Amino acid sequence: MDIATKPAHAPAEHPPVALGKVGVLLINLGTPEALTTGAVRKYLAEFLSDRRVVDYPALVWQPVLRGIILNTRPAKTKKAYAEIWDQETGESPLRRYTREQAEKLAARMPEGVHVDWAMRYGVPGTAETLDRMQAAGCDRILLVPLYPQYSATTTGTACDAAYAWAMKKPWMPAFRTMPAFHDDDGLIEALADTCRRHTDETTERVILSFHGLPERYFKQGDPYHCHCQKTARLMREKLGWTTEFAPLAFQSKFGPETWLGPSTEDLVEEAAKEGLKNIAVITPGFVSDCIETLEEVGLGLAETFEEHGGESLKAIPCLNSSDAFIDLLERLCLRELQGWVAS
Ligand SMILES: C=CC1=C(C)c2cc3[nH]c(cc4nc(cc5[nH]c(cc1n2)c(C)c5CCC(=O)O)C(CCC(=O)O)=C4C)c(C)c3C=C
Ligand SMILES: [Fe+2]
Ligand SMILES: [Fe+2]
Repeated sequence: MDIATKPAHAPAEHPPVALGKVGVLLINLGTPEALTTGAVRKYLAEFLSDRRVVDYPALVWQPVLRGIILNTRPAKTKKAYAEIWDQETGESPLRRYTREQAEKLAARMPEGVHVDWAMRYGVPGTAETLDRMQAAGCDRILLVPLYPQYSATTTGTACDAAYAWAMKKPWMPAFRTMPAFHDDDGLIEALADTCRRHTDETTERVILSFHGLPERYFKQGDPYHCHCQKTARLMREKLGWTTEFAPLAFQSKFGPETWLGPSTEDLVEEAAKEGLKNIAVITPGFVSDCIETLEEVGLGLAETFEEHGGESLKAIPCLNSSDAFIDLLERLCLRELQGWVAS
């Protein structure tokens, strides 16, 4: 709702202003707008043109992206989305869970705090959502990129999009940004609880699988690798699990560079070749189920495991819009909103 009003005592030509509200903006990665190859191409073009994600010089990268990748990958990716598209709501799972998280968080925030959600790539876009929040009177906004572990390729670029929007505004709101929450005890407990509920005495190994990154980014100072290691260590400590029982791995390799390792796919194959029959994979870097967890792990790696002699690979669900995750979001947001809302 637009609450713009003309300030009292202002001259007649003074523009209307909307002020006085605090906003919380949840931002996730992005997703195609529809289940079509064209929508997937549009989303991938925006995503893979982000220099925080692929940092090659545009002169070298854009011809490869536009000439090869965007002509081959969208059809394959669309097929993968078709396997996991949410039939109930007609959205991608990532979009559905992000929306539900915002709706549930809104019900927990103090009166007058405006909660909204956006995607870094695709729709609803970050700029259009910030426009709406500003029109609703938000002059202080907490940005909450939905990634427990910081990476320039995810958290960094989500904030970039907000700052880029602000650069064009004559009067930008005050921003705060949610710090990484990879070692927050509430996150670790919620993940441990999910692990307990989805494993039993027949589970022979649980792979802690995080989205990968080019190793070069880590060497350049991106702390993501260290954050993943810490989340994994704290989960093992909480669960009393060894590194052998719960090894860390990285999935979703893209392109020819060396990525962080070991690769989840290699560990799944090795587990089957060792003769293990029942394993599980948890993805603690994703707060919402998406193509990477449901299709790549839940379908693709489950098949790989069986092909090499395993029987069952269980993909443990992400926290999604569970009470445990909303409790965590509520606590983190109230902590970061101190001084902006009455505590
Ligand atoms: C160089 C390429 C990529 C980097 C770096 C990267 C980092 C990164 N990504 C996520 C989370 C997600 N990625 C998702 C999809 C996805 N990621 C890449 C490439 C890189 N990601 C591609 C090409 C795709 C598209 C899918 C495909 O074509 O196979 C998603 C899923 C979105 C959805 O709608 O389901 C998420 C989530 C993290 C956390 C991360 C770095 C830490
Ligand atoms: Fe990715
Ligand atoms: Fe993938």
